[in-house]
Amino acid sequence: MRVSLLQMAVNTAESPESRREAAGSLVRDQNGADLVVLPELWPVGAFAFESFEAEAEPLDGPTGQAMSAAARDAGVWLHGGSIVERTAKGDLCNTSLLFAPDGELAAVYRKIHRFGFDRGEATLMVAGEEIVTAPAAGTVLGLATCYDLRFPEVFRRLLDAGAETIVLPAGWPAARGGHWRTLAIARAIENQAYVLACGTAGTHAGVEQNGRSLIVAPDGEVLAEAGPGQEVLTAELDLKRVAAYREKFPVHKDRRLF
Ligand SMILES: NC(=O)CCC(=O)C(=O)O
Repeated sequence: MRVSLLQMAVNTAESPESRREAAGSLVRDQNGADLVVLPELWPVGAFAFESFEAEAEPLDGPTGQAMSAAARDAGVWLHGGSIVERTAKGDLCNTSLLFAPDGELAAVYRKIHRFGFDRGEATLMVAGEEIVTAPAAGTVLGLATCYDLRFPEVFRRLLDAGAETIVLPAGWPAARGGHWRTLAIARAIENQAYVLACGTAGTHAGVEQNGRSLIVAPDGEVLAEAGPGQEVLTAELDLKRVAAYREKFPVHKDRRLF
């Protein structure tokens, strides 16, 4: 399976409409990829809290429609990163959208752990409550978002639900780049799963983004790693490697639930 992680720069001086066009064009460029991944909240900026309300949209809003069309045009599975979703109840959620190659919406994941403690996402958004996996591109994807990376129990639930490849869009700050790398590799090793961690580049709302997206194999080998700027990170994944490694080194058989 060929994967492309689109580590976009988020510059809040640029309009969301212009970023949607740029993202659509990057997706359409990924000819021959099986799965394409965008980062967290790229239409708005993960730290541009003051824009969340104004830029909130339903699942079939401007970003959903643009990503559906881009997936269809490119003929790829597209994890469209996340949007500020305005739900039917009027709440805001940090919501990831997965599109099939025919443009159909195949899965929706609402971020379970909201970042910000007593401000930002944590106060403006409602937490998701559902673990989400989806068969796609010959693997089973497990969906998680950014700050979720710090909560291993989410990934263990994804493993138990059958995930083989974990997709993690993020808007991770450069200030904690060391945590990003260590935790992404740890989640791959402990769950013996591929981890596709796609961050943003650039600086927005005064927060320098880490970039440095990662593609990690089930044994923790880093297959590809981006730099700090805008970049497309690609790798060829051998999907048999997950089952083969789980069989060769069957640590999950020794799990004790107490
Ligand atoms: N957007 C986020 O979830 C940021 C998470 C973060 O900064 C951290 O975990 O550190």
